[in-house]
Amino acid sequence: MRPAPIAVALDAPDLETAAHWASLVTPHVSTVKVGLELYLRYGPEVIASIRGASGVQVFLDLKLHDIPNTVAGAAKAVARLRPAILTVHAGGGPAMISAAVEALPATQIAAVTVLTSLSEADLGRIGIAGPSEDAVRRLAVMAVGAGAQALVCSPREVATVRAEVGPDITLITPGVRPVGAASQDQARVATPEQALADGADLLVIGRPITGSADPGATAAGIAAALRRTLADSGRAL
Ligand SMILES: O=c1ccn([C@@H]2O[C@H](COP(=O)(O)O)[C@@H](O)[C@H]2O)c(=O)[nH]1
Repeated sequence: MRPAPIAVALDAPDLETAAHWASLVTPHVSTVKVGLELYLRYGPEVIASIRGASGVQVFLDLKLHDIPNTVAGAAKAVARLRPAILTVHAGGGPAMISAAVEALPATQIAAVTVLTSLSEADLGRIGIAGPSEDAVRRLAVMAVGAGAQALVCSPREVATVRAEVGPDITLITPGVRPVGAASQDQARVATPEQALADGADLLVIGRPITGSADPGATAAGIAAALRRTLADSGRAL
């Protein structure tokens, strides 16, 4: 059975915990995600440790956001880590996104549109014209035009983005919460089943899995629910 299109966010305080989570979930999921917490604590070598503990593809979520020359240099600096996916902020603009894409040809560059933790009110406070769906759509179109092969958006906007960018762009959705799970600091959320049905290719799920009593069983349960969703719509993993 193929693993489910889930990237488990390994936002752990230490490498042992992250590697343990990775070993529990990777029979069931396609991807593990290393973000700022682990990367800044342990440096680039954390990628090899996690890859060794998991054997699945590694998503490096550094959300680069700087001038094009600096982002190109940073992207080249992580090339030896061979991440399957690397994030940059779409808000860095088209030249910055193109610089990352050119610097790292063997990695999918995913442009983060509007962070899933931002509410409609937050968007106004930081001066982004909303509603969030419009802002996400604008940033998505710009990022794809600049060469991004993947986009990060919330599951609330994924259907709109899919309609806008077509089938060939990988759509990645954090802000995923199974029924009954707390939103925590996420503002724009939906269930895994809804995200997949609306067109997401890869669901980022962290605390609902890693904070559960049995991360392996929780990941397996969400993977089974996604398989049912796909079967109901005549698709398969
Ligand atoms: O817009 C974004 C972009 C990235 N993230 C990252 O996804 C995970 C979500 O973790 P949960 O525990 O499931 O909330 C986390 O690593 C974020 O850095 C995001 O949430 N939103």
